[in-house]
Amino acid sequence: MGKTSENDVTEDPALAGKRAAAYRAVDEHIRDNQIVGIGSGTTIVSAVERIVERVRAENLSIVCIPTSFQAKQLILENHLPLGTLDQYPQLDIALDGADEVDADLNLIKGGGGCLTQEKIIASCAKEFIIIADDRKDSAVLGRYWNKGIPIEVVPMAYCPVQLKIQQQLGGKAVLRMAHRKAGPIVTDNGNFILDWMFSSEPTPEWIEADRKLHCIPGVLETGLFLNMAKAAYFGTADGLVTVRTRPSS
Ligand SMILES: O=C[C@H](O)[C@H](O)[C@H](O)COP(=O)(O)O
Repeated sequence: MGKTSENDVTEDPALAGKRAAAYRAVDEHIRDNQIVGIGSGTTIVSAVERIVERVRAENLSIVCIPTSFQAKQLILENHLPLGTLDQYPQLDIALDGADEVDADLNLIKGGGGCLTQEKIIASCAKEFIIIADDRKDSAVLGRYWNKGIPIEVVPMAYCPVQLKIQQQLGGKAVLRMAHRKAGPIVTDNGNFILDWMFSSEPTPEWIEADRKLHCIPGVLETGLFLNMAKAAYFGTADGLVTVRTRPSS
């Protein structure tokens, strides 16, 4: 069997849409001398691909700050300058994927187990820009992404956190298990992930739900990225891109 790559179109039918969105966002937002946050997941791979092309073609001088182990590897493998928040606590822009984006550009993130470092990096950036295929463009969170809200928890607290989420917010909080390991997945920060399968009727009031989740001891961060994104780029399989900006931005 031939070797397959993560960016092989036969492996990912949404790749064309992801790539179109990523390329357009990079072309419209990446400039010389920027400090750039590099998100995690499959879509960001296309963004890095385009950044590399532009850095070479235009001799751009940028520094990339990773949001995960994967992002750091991408930066290093592509010989882009790597930086840290210690050196650059303020970023010009953060580019990242999302699992779902609602009409107000609120996001669900963390489907791939990365969310805390992503949220920190996004919070340090002047502009937080989302790239995704158009399946993720949703009126209401939860219509497309039906695997719950990812929540990063300190391992020793996962059972009480599960219980408290269910008591205080309803639904079910499920410990995310690893595919090729006996046991739970472990985040880049050494924690577990609970996927909160919220009751969708009525849809939760997200700001209040996020506030309650953050008040539970043992919760490190949630995959609800509310009022953070400035714009979202959605690509179709035909390579068309729709751009949505947050009404207030
Ligand atoms: O945990 C993963 C991150 O939040 C990703 O940015 C998110 O899951 C979107 O990933 P993808 O670009 O692979 O759809």
